[in-house]
This record gives sequence, C-alpha cells and structure tokens, in this order.
Amino acid sequence: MGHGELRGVVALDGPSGTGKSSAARRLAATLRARYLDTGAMYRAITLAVLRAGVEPTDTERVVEVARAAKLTQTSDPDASRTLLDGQDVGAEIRGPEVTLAVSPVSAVAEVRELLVEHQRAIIADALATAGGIVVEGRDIGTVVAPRAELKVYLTADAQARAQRRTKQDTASGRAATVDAVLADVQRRDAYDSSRRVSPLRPAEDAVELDTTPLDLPGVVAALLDLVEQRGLRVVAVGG
Ligand SMILES: Nc1ncnc2c1ncn2[C@@H]1O[C@H](COP(=O)(O)OP(=O)(O)O)[C@@H](O)[C@H]1O
Ligand SMILES: Nc1ccn([C@@H]2O[C@H](COP(=O)(O)OP(=O)(O)O)[C@@H](O)[C@H]2O)c(=O)n1
Repeated sequence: MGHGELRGVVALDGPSGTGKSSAARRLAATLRARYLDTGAMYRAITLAVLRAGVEPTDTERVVEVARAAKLTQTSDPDASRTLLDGQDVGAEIRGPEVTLAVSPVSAVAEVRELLVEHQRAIIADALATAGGIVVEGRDIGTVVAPRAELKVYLTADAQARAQRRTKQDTASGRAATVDAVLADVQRRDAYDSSRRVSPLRPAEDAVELDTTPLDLPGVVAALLDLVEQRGLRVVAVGG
C-alpha cells in the first residue's frame, strides 16, 4: 500500500457538533491518510447494550456486553464503516436511542479500556501501512494518543453546534428541533466533561480552534495550515 502525505497522528477532540467528524474525514482524504471515528465505536457498544435489553447505567452488565461484542471499525476516510457482530450499524448508531444512552455507557472505565486498546491497535496499523491517521473523539489528545504530532481542540458556540446538528438530522430524515437538539448537546457536554474517567477537556499542548465563524472548508484549511506548520505534510514519492 502506498504512503499518503501525512506523517504521524493528528488528534481532533471537542464537544458535539464542532465539526470533528466532517473535518477529520476531509483532512484525512486530502492527505490520503487514514481516519478513525472513535465516537462511532462508543455508539456501537451502546447499541449492543440496548439490543441486549441492558440498562445503560447497569455498569456490570454493560461491561459484559462490551466484552462480548464483536466490533469492527474501518479507517478509510471515504468509506468509514462500523460493524457490530458482522452487521453494518452506521445508520442505527446515529439514532436518538443511542444518542441518549451513549454518555453513561462511555463513562464506564472498563468500556473505555477495551475501546482505547482497540483504537491504539488501529492507529498502529494505520501508521505502519499509510504513514498517518486523523483520529477524532473526546480523549484522543489526552489518553488515546498523548504523543500525537498535532492535537487540535475544536470548539463552537452551543447554539451554532445545535443548528448544525439539527440541519444534519433533518437531512437524514430525523425530525429535530433546534431546542431539543440544543438540550441534548448541552446534556452530553455536561456529562462528558464531568465524568471521572477521561473527561472531555483539551490536552495541555492542544491548539484550540473556534469553528463558530468558519464554514467546513474553512476549518479544513485551518487544520491543513497547522499540519504544514508542524512539517507533517510530506510530498509522496512514488506513492
Ligand atoms: N464549520 C462548520 N460550519 C457549518 N456546518 C458545519 C461545520 N462543521 C461541521 N458542520 C456540519 O455540522 C454537522 C455536525 O458536524 P460533525 O462533523 O458531525 O461534528 P462532530 O463530529 O464534532 O459532532 C454536520 O452536518 C456537518 O456537515
Ligand atoms: N473518544 C470518545 C468519543 C466519543 N465518546 C462518547 O461518545 C459520544 C458520542 O460521540 P460522537 O463523537 O459520535 O458524538 P457527536 O459529537 O458526533 O454527536 C460522546 O457524547 C461521548 O460520550 C467518548 O467518550 N470518547
């Protein structure tokens, strides 16, 4: 497999609706690098919990389900797929049931240990085969890849984030009002930031980027600038 133009790990963290997934995917595609959506992995385990009829707050049983689940997360930016027990669950994990239950499931230490180990293996494989990977989530710069070559913490006004999410939900056929989405975004912000294990927060050496006034191409351009400033973009030879 030919190497892309990114050398190393770019860690993108931040709250919901700041543009992590879209920006990370576009950045990775531009640099012919890999892309890892860690939120999709927490969502898939949450789906497994719901399917098993387990309460998201029943820690012991949540851990059992997480251990038994067969999760596959691919890292192709043009076709990022999430498989649970062999089935593509990409659409279902974005639904409201999973969104409502994902924060308590993600707060369980054993669930995080399992997934962090899995994520590190995917990152190691990407570095060996493609040379670079853009990883997005809540704890990438702080826990999953603390030695990432570039860490960016995306922010945006809650109102702007809720508007983006509402538009996205409506476009994918899910009824949503800005008020309801704003309430969900604020609930998850509070839960994810205050949990004991790996709370959402910027790494000390992260660059903060406020995306409120930017459109998506603007965010990607700012990220590309940072990648180039750090000397992480290399010209592919014979790739
Ligand atoms: N800078 C931006 N301006 C406007 N819309 C954006 C911007 N960044 C992302 N979006 C849109 O907002 C929605 C949420 O973005 P997403 O990348 O899923 O955020 P996150 O992964 O941080 O939750 C998507 O529909 C995306 O296209
Ligand atoms: N690295 C990560 C990624 C997601 N998560 C959890 O998973 C949830 C869903 O993440 P996501 O990135 O898919 O959610 P959105 O921001 O796209 O709505 C978050 O609210 C966190 O509770 C986490 O704890 N750690």
